[in-house]
Amino acid sequence: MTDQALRTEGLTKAFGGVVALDGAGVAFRHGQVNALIGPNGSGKTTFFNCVTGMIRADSGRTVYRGRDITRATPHAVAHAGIGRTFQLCRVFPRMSALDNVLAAVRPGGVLGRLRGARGRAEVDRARGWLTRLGIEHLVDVEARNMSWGQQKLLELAGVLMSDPETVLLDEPAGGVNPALLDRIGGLVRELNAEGRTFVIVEHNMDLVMSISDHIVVFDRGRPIAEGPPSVIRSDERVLGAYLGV
Ligand SMILES: Nc1ncnc2c1ncn2[C@@H]1O[C@H](COP(=O)(O)OP(=O)(O)OP(=O)(O)O)[C@@H](O)[C@H]1O
Repeated sequence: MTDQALRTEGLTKAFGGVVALDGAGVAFRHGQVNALIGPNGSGKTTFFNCVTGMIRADSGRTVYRGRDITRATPHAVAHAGIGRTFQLCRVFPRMSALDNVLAAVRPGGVLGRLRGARGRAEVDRARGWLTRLGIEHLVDVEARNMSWGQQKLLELAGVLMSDPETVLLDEPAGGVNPALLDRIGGLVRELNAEGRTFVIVEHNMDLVMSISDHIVVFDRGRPIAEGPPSVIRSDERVLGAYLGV
């Protein structure tokens, strides 16, 4: 039995009249690949935004590894061990892959001084992640000249520089070609085997079903089902709400 990594209780967030999260209570276990799925607009990204302190929930609680992070800033959430990527991936388009990865750990440096300000060990670590993610050949290429999938891998390399214990991925497969998709799936499983917990928001059901240990299904701002892929595949509420059958 693995222990709890991330838990929310009664998380609620409305934007004007739109209730994005409606008392969402979710628990993700440490050491697992978790997926959060659901129809468009069901509150998945808002959930990530609340959990990571990017927006403040109207009510409810978020607990990470036993610690209340409900009101923590994004910086404090990252410091607590949670890293995240974004649906519309966030990289600096005019910076090289290496500088992007370095900037992810210490943002704010002037581009020209960036590399000079870093220790050799940090540069080696950045190169190491680029290699691990299979984009070392792009080390000096500006992000804007990379494919969408390569930019996603670059963003992930930046997130991994902080050595997060838990990684939230927002649509890692969105717009990515099938070859890179396989690599992303394989990487998630590898990084998980090394001890990292994942929570993945994803619409690509083949990927979700092949890499997840546990799936939570959202509908209208709250979970309607959860379980392993074998259970979720045949859950009637899921088929009705999400798969439209
Ligand atoms: N900043 C915002 N201002 C107003 N409404 C918002 C805002 N962010 C999200 N919403 C609304 O909240 C609801 C949930 O959106 P959210 O992006 O969390 O859903 P999602 O499940 O991530 O959707 P998708 O799968 O399409 O990314 C939607 O109705 C959306 O329009």
